[in-house]
Amino acid sequence: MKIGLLGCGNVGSAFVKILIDNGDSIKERIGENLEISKILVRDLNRERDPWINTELLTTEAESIVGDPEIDIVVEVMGDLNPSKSLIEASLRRGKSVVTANKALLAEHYFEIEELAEQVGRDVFFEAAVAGGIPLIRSLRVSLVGERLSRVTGIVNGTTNFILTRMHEESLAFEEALAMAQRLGYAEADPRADLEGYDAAAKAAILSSIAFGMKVRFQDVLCEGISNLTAKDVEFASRHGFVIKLIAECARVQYENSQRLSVRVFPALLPATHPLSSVRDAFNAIFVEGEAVGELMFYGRGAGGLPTASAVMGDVIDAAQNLHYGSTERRLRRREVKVVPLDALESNFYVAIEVADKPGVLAKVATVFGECGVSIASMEQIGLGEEARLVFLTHSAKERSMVLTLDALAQLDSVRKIHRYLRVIDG
Ligand SMILES: NC(=O)C1=CN([C@@H]2O[C@H](COP(=O)(O)OP(=O)(O)OC[C@H]3O[C@@H](n4cnc5c(N)ncnc54)[C@H](O)[C@@H]3O)[C@@H](O)[C@H]2O)C=CC1
Ligand SMILES: N[C@@H](CC=O)C(=O)O
Ligand code: NA
Repeated sequence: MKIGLLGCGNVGSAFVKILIDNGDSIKERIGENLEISKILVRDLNRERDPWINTELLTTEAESIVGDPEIDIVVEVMGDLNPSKSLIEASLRRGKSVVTANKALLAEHYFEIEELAEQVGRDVFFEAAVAGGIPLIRSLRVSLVGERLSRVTGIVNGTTNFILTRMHEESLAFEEALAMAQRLGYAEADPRADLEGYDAAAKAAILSSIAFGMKVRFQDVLCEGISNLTAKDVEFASRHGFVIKLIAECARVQYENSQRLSVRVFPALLPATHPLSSVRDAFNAIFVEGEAVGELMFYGRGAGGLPTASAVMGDVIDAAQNLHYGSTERRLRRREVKVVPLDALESNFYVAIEVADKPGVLAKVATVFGECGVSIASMEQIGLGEEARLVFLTHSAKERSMVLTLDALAQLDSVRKIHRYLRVIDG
């Protein structure tokens, strides 16, 4: 089987390495020789890893998607374009496709899947969610008979790496990000990681598969970690919490109907919570089903080799399907109905800065009460003329929390409202 590789960055180069190292044993196990025949790059003269055969490099995409000898196209370039058009062109020319491109899939998966079905070829994407963790296939195949209620966890390695370093070494945000970039975890544009877009794309893909619905990137409520400060992290640590970027996909009862809640947000978790011990670029995902109960998937969610391992599994699957003239089973999906954020409930962490004067705390507490938000605890830290107040609340509606912050902003004594965070129980 001949493979055309689109992109030779972290994941592409690691894929070549795995094939060089494991090619013989793969052949022994599947009875098929896998061979990379061309590699699409942007720059022929860029320095490559020593195992890359530079004679395979080309800058002409057409020489891969138009090559009738190539059976499987592996897309590991990222971006929507030209990845989308090259994937579609490959399918139309009878090739199966393996991609790690979650940003693309979260926007265009359903049309790409439809095309694959029309032409009788596969599109596999195990690497797109939680890197090397075999999660997509578990949901698609092993758990397809389950009625799942919730899929939740940590699905972005870069932000988890940054948060781990901020908590454990008090490393500055920028320094931790630079390390994550050096280690090959971050997206080409790291804002995708920091603003939660990467996790949101993964949440859309996961919930589409887990719940049999068409969930797209724009259906996901998304908040990232770029506004988090060292003070938030310090408060969390001192009170026995860890801050994590959580992706949560759940069935929710809303006005007599079942809806989906799909969101990504930074949250304070008790240090004893199982997700709190997920460090660095590791990911962990809990899946809850009616019959199977609770499952936990844990492993390396980012990095060249773990991600390329998932790509390799998909390539082998695609190769075997081509060999036997079969394709992956197709799953039907309904349009999604998402629950409005306002209706969801949570405990909250709220940090504000106020004038340090008599009566201010009483006014602030009154606002919380009038908006229906009950305060569980409060800490005041003096800052000269001003003070930082940090509240932990009991469970309240998101809508009530927004009303509280709006009303607080009207008070003369309130200098600054930091973003609020959700708090997840143990
Ligand atoms: N790095 C990771 O841990 C993971 C990455 N992914 C996904 O895998 C894909 C690749 O990621 P990385 O290898 O980390 O990125 P990367 O930036 O290291 O590599 C991408 C390569 O593709 C090349 N490229 C981009 N557009 C091109 C074009 N039009 N023509 C020719 N070459 C082009 C770039 O020059 C670069 O060398 C992305 O979709 C990413 O989201 C998925 C899971 C984990
Ligand atoms: N940038 C992503 C890479 C894997 O999907 C991450 O950090 O998780
Ligand atoms: Na995976």
